[in-house]
Amino acid sequence: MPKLSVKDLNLFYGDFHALKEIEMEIEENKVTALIGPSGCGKSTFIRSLNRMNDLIDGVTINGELYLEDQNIYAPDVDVVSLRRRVGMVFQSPNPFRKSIYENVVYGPKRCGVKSKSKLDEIAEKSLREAALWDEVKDRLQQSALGLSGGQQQRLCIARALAMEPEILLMDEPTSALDPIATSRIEELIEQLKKDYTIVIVTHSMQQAARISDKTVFFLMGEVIESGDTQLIFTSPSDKRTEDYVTGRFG
Ligand SMILES: Nc1ncnc2c1ncn2[C@@H]1O[C@H](COP(=O)(O)OP(=O)(O)OP(=O)(O)O)[C@@H](O)[C@H]1O
Repeated sequence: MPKLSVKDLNLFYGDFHALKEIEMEIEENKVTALIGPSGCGKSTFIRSLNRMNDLIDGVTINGELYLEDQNIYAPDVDVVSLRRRVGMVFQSPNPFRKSIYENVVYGPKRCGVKSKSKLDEIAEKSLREAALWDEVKDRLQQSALGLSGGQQQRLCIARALAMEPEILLMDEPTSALDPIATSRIEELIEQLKKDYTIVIVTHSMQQAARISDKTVFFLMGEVIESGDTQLIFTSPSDKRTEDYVTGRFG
């Protein structure tokens, strides 16, 4: 069974039809890259996977989106527990103005974890998983804002992992980072997919080709083509996909 299945999903901002009849299956423990030119709906789509668009005024969504066998747009769904299962990391690192430690344990604390030893355990496990532990273990009580951009982004990944999600959504997680910090995040994504299902929006064709198993090409709110990354990049079946991945687009 796919981890996520999207069936005839449509999204409108007011009258503007931003996502059109999207059909997609996202496999467990794989990295799925969403690519396409600016404004084609990638961010809108990734936000719809944990109902972040619910927070925007004037949005109408119809269709079905299953997380395993649960339609996450069904009326009785608890959005807070959905977002616990489907975590998110944003484009620019956005740690809280708190210590490194407090950033990581923020979510678990809000969910009622009180035991100091349990919180310590969550902090260490999450920072290790985010490949940040060795760099910060001696300064957990220092401000997160003193970290480099790349470290801050790994901290945001640790903060998301602390909630033990099943799926990690990443909207252009390296666009604000230099090449070295970018490659560390890419290596991390490679490791994380053993335990998590990852969906990533990227503007970089090279990044999509390097790190993803599956690629979905969006254009003007539609999915034009999706499949194995290797295939999408070497022998796409749609001319528009070919133009985009070879850089001839627009
Ligand atoms: N809050 C909003 N209200 C109205 N229109 C919006 C809103 N957010 C996005 N849009 C529109 O929806 C379309 C898709 O935007 P979206 O940000 O999803 O595209 P994108 O592919 O992620 O673009 P980029 O690569 O530039 O981030 C665009 O035409 C955008 O202007």
